[in-house]
Amino acid sequence: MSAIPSVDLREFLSDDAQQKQKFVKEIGAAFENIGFVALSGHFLDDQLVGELYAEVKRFFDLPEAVKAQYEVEGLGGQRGYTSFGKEHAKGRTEGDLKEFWHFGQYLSENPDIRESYPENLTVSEIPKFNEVGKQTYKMLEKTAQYVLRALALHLDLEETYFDDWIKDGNSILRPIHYPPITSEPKDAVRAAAHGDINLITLLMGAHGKGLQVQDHEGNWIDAIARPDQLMINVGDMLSRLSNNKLKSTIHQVVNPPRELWGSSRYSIPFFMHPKSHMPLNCLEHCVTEENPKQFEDCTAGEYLHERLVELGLIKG
Ligand SMILES: O=C(O)CCC(=O)C(=O)O
Ligand SMILES: [Fe+2]
Repeated sequence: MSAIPSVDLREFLSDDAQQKQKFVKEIGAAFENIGFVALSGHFLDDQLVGELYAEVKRFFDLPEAVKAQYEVEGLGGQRGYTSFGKEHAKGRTEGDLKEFWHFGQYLSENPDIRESYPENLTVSEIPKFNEVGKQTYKMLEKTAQYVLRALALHLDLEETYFDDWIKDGNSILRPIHYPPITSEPKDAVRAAAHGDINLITLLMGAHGKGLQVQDHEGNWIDAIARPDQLMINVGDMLSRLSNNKLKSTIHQVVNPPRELWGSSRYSIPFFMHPKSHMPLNCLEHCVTEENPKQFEDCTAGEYLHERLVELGLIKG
């Protein structure tokens, strides 16, 4: 039995008020406690997932010199390729043992948005990579919208509270490749302990061992999803907004045992961000005598900037 609870989004999408309420209660309890759930009944179908993994592998298999063309100075890793070892967790100097790609928001006709975000980079060697990345982005964004509707109800807000903030939001789809380990990594790990920056994260690929989540006693527990499930967790932005009622849990990706050093890990998180001007000020009704205000007021854009400096992706 996994310590991470499972929920099914179809309950929330059903016309049955009781089923819907059950989903809200279960995901709310999980996010107040361990901060993670495994979610089935989402909007990704098997065919798209299969195509995405095939394209992602094709991308990371490209020669280093080709991938390097998509690592653009000045973008702070926000679009395109980030090479092996570049990102490190907050407070660490060793880089994580990973390389990754970022798909960002698709610029609509809305002129405000066009100016807010850098354009996505297009990989000319593998056109289908760009196409399936976009389709996956849209399906995960839609899944996240419904999860946030459930969380809005749990937080005693209007069901659609987050809708306007996340429409054309600054979300990122990040295919990650953790390559085979070829020499003693000393202190470096695949992904050092961290909390995610954003509102919520929807993770594809947590099907084998590797991802671990820290419980309240400080124990590391394995977070493993079934093939039809996404692993979903609370990020620091939602923790701030809810004055830590919803928990952004520290997690890590550990190196495999030596006999498995030869295999790669591929995982694909979708980091759901709102528009940059969304205030992350603690909700008034989440501040009480027993739970005094824990965070300074700031906007999502200010908070993201601060965190990207800490990760070594942009200069302060
Ligand atoms: O690779 C994984 O399973 C998790 C990655 C992760 O936690 C992250 O990129 O924030
Ligand atoms: Fe993470």
